[in-house]
Amino acid sequence: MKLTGDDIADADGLLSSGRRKSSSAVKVTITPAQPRTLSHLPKRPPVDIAFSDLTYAVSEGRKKNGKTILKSVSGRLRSGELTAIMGPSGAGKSTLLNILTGYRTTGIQGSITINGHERNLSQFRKLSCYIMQDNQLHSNLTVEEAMQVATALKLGSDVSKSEKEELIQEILETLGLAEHVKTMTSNLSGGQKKRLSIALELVNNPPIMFFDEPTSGLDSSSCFQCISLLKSLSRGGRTIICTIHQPSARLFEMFDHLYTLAEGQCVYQGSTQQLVPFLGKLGLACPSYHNPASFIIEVSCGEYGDNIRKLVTAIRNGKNDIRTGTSFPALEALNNTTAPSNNVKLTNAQNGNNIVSFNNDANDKDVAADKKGNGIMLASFKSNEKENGINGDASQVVIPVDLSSNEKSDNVAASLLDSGIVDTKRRYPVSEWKQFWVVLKRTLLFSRRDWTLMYLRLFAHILVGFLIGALYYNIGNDGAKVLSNLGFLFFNMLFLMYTSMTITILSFPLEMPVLLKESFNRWYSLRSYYLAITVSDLPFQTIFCVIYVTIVYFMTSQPPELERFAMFLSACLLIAFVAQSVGLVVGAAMNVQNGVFLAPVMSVPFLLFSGFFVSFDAIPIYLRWITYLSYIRYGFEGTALATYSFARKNLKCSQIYCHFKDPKTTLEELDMLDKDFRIDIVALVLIFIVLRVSAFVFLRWKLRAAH
Ligand SMILES: Nc1ncnc2c1ncn2[C@@H]1O[C@H](COP(=O)(O)OP(=O)(O)OP(=O)(O)O)[C@@H](O)[C@H]1O
Repeated sequence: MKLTGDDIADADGLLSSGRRKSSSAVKVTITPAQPRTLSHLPKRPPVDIAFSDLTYAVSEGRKKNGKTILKSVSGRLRSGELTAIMGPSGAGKSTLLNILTGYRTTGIQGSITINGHERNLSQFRKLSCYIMQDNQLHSNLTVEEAMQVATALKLGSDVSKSEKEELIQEILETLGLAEHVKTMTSNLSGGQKKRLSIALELVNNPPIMFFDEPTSGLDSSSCFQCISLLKSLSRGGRTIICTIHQPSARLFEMFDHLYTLAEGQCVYQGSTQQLVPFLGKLGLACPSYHNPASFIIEVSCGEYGDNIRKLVTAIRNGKNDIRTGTSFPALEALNNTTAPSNNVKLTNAQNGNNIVSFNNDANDKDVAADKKGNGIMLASFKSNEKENGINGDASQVVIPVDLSSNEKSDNVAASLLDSGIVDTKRRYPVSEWKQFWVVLKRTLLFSRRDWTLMYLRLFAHILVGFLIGALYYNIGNDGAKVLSNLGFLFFNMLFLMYTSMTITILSFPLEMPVLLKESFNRWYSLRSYYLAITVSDLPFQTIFCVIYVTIVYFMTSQPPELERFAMFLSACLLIAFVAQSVGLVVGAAMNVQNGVFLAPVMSVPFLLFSGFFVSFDAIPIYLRWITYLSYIRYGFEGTALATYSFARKNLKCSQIYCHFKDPKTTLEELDMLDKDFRIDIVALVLIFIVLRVSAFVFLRWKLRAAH
């Protein structure tokens, strides 16, 4: 990977002005390289997150709120820092991360603030991204295609195509993926997949990035590269937060800030360097040559006695670091700024960026502003060292202010909007129509490359078509073989139903994790996605169905009339679409294992009440309602009417006596004499619509439940 620690840090233009590198910065140099400029990344504000008294409980058994997972935890996570959330297994790391990302939103007490203002989840989601443990990449795309989709969805139309291409190039080069542009994502190594996941989210330059176990499944060298990359991202002014299981000493040193949980409580928060002295002060001396990360985990697990309460109390009393507690005078002073006062000392205004750098002493309450009096103000200040008990650990904060109005900016989102950085009116960077189009093109590309979905399916339709054609060869116009012909009509329904349904049940749930990630990270709306996948498979389903029906219709010698063929085909097509919709409902509501078993089982009543096994008048009245729900009934009836109704002439008779020589006799036997073909078509269309809407509702429910 060609990457220097400052690659992204210095150059991405994110927070280029007024930022001071932390004095404790670890300079990461993997291979020497010229600092490069990610000139095409959109400008974003740096963001600090603070949370106070967060409590999260879940119900256990019949007890509501029976288990408290997080117990009044507080903390502050800063821009420009790489923060690790650590703790023993079950300590609540993932729970905290899910709450901070906004992935979990219910059952939470306490407050979360962004740059000192209450978090507006909708705005926050536009500023942040969550990179989950399993990467969740589409396997049938190349690295380049995946990046093109990300830029098309995440960058507005104000960014030209060539700028997008340059941005992709820049990001891939910086992240060491430039040599793999044509590689399928499924063929990337674990570390490369992780880097691609980051590259995809980096496209719109989110100032806050959350990572769940970014190093899981990686070897030590890839772990180092991965954390180096996160470090570089943080050096660019981003707030980088990740959960991590016991990193090696080498990795641990690379983190700026550590937040440690034990039994749902915070046992340490502060700089990584201060961990050992802090523990030492409490009589917990880290043995020589011992990894501090392992030591704090061992302490949290109770290996050195019951120290959790002692640690929690020490942290709450604020002995370790400026971040302890919710009150930090310098920061409070700045957050409460109302207007520039007389004692403003403007030290370094950079009006081009609306960014100001200044030194701030908390007691003096210095405030700075850009000369235009608007936009985001970026401050680099030195904390009051004596008051906060630390030495020379300067920090950086961003304070959104609208100094022109002489009023305190009480909503970070409003300020971001004022500065033109976040457009609060628009939920997504591109229109839903554009989202639909991009997702549709992507889905069509997958389909073309998916062997099972395309070629096997095509092959199955042709093979079964010829097999059925041979089995029922030339029976369609023979009065002696009407019962066999009805068997043929019913088999058509069965074949079209199962092939369309099972392929969707098998493939759709596999899309769910990607959908979950992309919709959470605001790539597109569920509506656009759903419409795209709904539309994308219809052409293929239509082609397969037309091929199959054409083969069997003519091989079995059904009436050679265009109208009848069209009617027959339309009933078959609708059955395939409806069955595919059943597959979508099942796929949206359950996983593959359950779906593969339950969908065929649930279809049995519809098959039984289709009118093939028992004619309608023979079905007991109290069960007859099922026939109205049976889409197979409408399909079977439709094809039977297309074949035997509409004044069809008498069939030929290959034997001495043919009971079903007159087509009316067949319809009478099936209790279909007075049935209307149009009603069957309308019923199938209605069922199709209801099922598609239901699948959408299930999906929305599932996404909400997952969040
Ligand atoms: N919905 C839930 N119902 C019941 N218990 C839950 C629920 N979610 C989490 N927990 C419990 O809360 C505790 C913390 O879970 P969490 O996944 O946050 O831990 P973790 O620190 O991330 O653990 P690990 O490192 O093993 O992933 C665990 O004991 C877990 O069993």
